[in-house]
Amino acid sequence: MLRGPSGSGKSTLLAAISGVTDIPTGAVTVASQDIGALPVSKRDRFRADHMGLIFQVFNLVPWLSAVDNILLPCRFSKRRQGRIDGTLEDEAHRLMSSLGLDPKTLGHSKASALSVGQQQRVAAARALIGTPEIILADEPTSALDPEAKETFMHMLSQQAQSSGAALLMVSHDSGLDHHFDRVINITDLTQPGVSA
Ligand SMILES: Nc1ncnc2c1ncn2[C@@H]1O[C@H](COP(=O)(O)OP(=O)(O)OP(=O)(O)O)[C@@H](O)[C@H]1O
Repeated sequence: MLRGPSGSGKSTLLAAISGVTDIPTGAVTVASQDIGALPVSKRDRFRADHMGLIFQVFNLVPWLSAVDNILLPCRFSKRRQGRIDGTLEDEAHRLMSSLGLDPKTLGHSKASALSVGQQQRVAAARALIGTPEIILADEPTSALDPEAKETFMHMLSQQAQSSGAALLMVSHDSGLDHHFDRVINITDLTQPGVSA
């Protein structure tokens, strides 16, 4: 869990880790790969292969169904597609069920017809599909009520754990600390001699 005051650079750090933002100095290494050393197209491929992303808003393609949204990473990454046993649709359904969504009633619903809580769970399933090594989540619970937050975090952390993914999440909410092995304040990272 990554914490820090507003404007302290948390989202920017996630963008640097995912390779969306270039950093002028230093290096970001993810799964033994120096992200900055890759040309942009290879960086996009690396992100699709190894990272699942969940954002606060604008998570889903509104006109696609829940299942088609979940399967998007498999279109961009043969590696993630290849890590799925059985059919892609079955795996999307399995993830929906384990995140508390009924695939029979909601699988074909357009993303825009789902509630915010349902959309966040579809976004989590999309991040998890094909077992990427790292899940990056930027304030994914900010639009949820306290009970929905707790349920969402419980399911997300359980699924990340069972797929062997590392979960790095930005949140202001100290009530979610117990879901994480480590809580890091970004302001501590800027102190000399501190590493994460
Ligand atoms: N290492 C850095 N050096 C210089 N500027 C930075 C650095 N990191 C972030 N910034 C700038 O600081 C501003 C705020 O950064 P960012 O949005 O990442 O903060 P945040 O902690 O996610 O804020 P919030 O909690 O309000 O979403 C941005 O304009 C960003 O470009």
